[in-house]
Amino acid sequence: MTVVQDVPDLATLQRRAAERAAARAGGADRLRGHIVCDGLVRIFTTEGVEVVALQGLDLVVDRGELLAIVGASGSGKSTVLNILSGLDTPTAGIARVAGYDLLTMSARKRLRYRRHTVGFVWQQTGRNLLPYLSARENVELPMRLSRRGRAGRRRAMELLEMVGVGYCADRRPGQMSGGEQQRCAVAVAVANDPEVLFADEPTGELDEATAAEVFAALRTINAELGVTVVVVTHDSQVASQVRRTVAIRDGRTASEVHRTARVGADGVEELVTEEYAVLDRAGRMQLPAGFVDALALRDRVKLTLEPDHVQVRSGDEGGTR
Ligand SMILES: Nc1ncnc2c1ncn2[C@@H]1O[C@H](COP(=O)(O)OP(=O)(O)OP(=O)(O)O)[C@@H](O)[C@H]1O
Repeated sequence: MTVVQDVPDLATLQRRAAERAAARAGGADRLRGHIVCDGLVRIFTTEGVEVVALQGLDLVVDRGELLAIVGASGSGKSTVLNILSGLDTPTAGIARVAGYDLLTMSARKRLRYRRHTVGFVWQQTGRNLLPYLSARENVELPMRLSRRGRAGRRRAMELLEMVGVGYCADRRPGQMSGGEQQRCAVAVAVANDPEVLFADEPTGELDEATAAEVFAALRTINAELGVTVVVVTHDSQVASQVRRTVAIRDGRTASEVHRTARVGADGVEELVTEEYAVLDRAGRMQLPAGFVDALALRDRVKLTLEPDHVQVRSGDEGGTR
């Protein structure tokens, strides 16, 4: 069964998320840099072979943002998420979430961080919920562990309603569809009121329509609770579901897509999509693959500094482009 809700548009949800996040943080001026990665490096060593999974990744996410990280398989998405959620430790660089320094924090602090500061939704539905508990009991469990008692029961129902699966409260995961289970998992992940919610391919096992419902649940949670949400996915179509999408290529931030609400000449509000390349501190950037292909750019390019922009031309002397 699918519950059709009267869902506010993306721009309204963005505004609401920013207001709630500002209320949580104690002022709009405290929204900046809830998550900061600067020159983040992660090198794995297996049997003497080194794999550089992240090679100087830069990323800033403001409090109350809903951000998607996209990239091909092996680009380093899960590695970033594992570091940010406190499951893995970076080799070098800066990684800070909600004031916690993820490189230097003690084991005790890490445990507290994982229990109270961040929530997590995994791709495999079976990993998010206990099969022998009902949806409501699953949401209640983390609150019971932090001794919330009756208030916890009420909040569990509120959260299930918020993500649109209130009608599943008494069902066990086996009696729910994959999409319903993932929406329930979102409710479980925010039960203890974390500051940040991380989701690793939360819609990886779902069809397009069901995936859109799970994204709607993430947007609602972001807007209503002011929680910062970071979703990792290989699905680049996700850009239409969120305000900002960051693309990772070879362990580095390659480009960003922003969707912003603007009032057009006719007075009607519209969402405008813009793509940006990311410039690192050394001035390096990656041209989007589509641009490189369109002009058959290779080996070296000719740069010309103009008063308000930089021109990039083929370095091929005989080339006319
Ligand atoms: N524990 C590990 N030991 C050795 N190499 C690893 C380890 N974890 C990841 N890697 C390597 O690091 C690189 C990035 O992996 P990561 O899992 O972060 O990519 P991903 O973008 O999440 O890919 P996918 O979408 O397939 O999950 C890959 O080359 C991978 O083989």
